[in-house]
Amino acid sequence: MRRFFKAFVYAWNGIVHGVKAERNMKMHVLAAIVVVVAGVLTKLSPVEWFIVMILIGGMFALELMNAAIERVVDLVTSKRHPLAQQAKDLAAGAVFVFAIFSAIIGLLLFVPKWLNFM
Ligand SMILES: Nc1ncnc2c1ncn2[C@@H]1O[C@H](COP(=O)(O)OP(=O)(O)OP(=O)(O)O)[C@@H](O)[C@H]1O
Repeated sequence: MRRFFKAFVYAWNGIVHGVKAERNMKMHVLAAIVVVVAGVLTKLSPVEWFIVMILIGGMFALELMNAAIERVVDLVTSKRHPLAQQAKDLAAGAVFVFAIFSAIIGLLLFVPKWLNFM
């Protein structure tokens, strides 16, 4: 049981470190706050909130994984290597793909509601 709780502490430390050390994570926190405020003002339905939560959670999780991959690559080599470049660029690409689709889904969720308000 102690090991189980320790795992939570390590995971929490990882999240705190990620938010403190990664500029992109700070941007995601800011974006998440803006989206949640917009969601409250737009009166999203429960299903729409589930979608927003999956997108915000997925974005945070992917960004943390990207930061982890960057650190492992830097640990393995401080020299320039095509595989190091590919590993970092692939991880960054994964974040970018999720961000693009999140933005599209966000627009599809919010814009029709805002147009209805007008
Ligand atoms: N060891 C390396 N060998 C070859 N190319 C690398 C190496 N390290 C980084 N790069 C290239 O430089 C880019 C920037 O790397 P960097 O380590 O600064 O990460 P980053 O994506 O800028 O993340 P952050 O801004 O969070 O530090 C990588 O995406 C990769 O293309």
